[in-house]
Amino acid sequence: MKIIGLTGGIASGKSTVAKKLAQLGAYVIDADKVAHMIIEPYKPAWYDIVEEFGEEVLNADKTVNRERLGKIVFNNPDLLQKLNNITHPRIMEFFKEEIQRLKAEKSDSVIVLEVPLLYETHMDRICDEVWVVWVDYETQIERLCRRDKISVEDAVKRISAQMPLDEKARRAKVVIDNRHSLEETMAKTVKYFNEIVGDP
Ligand SMILES: CC(C)(COP(=O)(O)OP(=O)(O)OC[C@H]1O[C@@H](n2cnc3c(N)ncnc32)[C@H](O)[C@@H]1O)[C@@H](O)C(=O)NCCC(=O)NCCS
Ligand SMILES: Nc1ncnc2c1ncn2[C@@H]1O[C@H](COP(=O)(O)OP(=O)(O)OP(=O)(O)O)[C@@H](O)[C@H]1O
Repeated sequence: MKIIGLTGGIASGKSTVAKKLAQLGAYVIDADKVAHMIIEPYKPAWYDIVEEFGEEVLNADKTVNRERLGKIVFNNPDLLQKLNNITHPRIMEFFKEEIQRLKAEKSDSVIVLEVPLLYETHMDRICDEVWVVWVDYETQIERLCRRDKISVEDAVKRISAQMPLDEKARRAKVVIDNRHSLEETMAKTVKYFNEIVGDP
């Protein structure tokens, strides 16, 4: 069983690469989905969020209004830290349990941990190797604004909440340059996947 940590910057293309890796047979665990799951109504992190941020961050059905919470935390580093303190230990716990479960099953698949904050949360330490999906700053801003329909100013704030993407690329074993066409990125992904599968 090999564990790849797949990271990058916001909107650099992690999910795009992860989707391809899943098609190739990898078992992908997406930290964003885990983060959404652990804050479902009446779970421990949900109570902590309501206590810290108040009922104003809830929708009528009691789910967390992530858009509203995002606006609050990405405009205030102290509040972002508070949200991280609530969510990160629980996300980490989920990942560790999943990995234990897969190890016990003696799964021989490649496990991909898709984690935007892999280095920031030191989850790289539980990976056999780290892949970074990289784009230049201008492309990142442009794709983020287009995908999330946000202003350049908000995109800059979100990008600034993470370790610089160039620094992540410097630390990684594999860097997938996603500046060009999807076809090129898919071809690179297949190449690196075949290398890791062929590698005993
Ligand atoms: C702030 C929240 C409510 C915004 O929700 P929303 O649905 O709008 O965004 P989503 O969760 O899909 O995240 C989109 C991207 O934002 C970036 N991002 C998310 N959380 C953080 C964070 N704490 N710090 C820096 N960047 C972040 C990531 O690149 C992520 O891929 C949500 O992201 C959240 O609960 N974040 C805290 C948990 C976390 O750190 N998640 C990232 C996985 S480790
Ligand atoms: N090579 C590419 N060419 C053009 N558009 C792309 C390319 N790769 C990804 N995109 C688009 O850029 C946006 C960001 O990609 P994606 O959602 O995969 O990023 P991400 O790193 O998973 O983001 P997040 O950190 O927010 O989860 C998406 O709208 C996606 O369709």
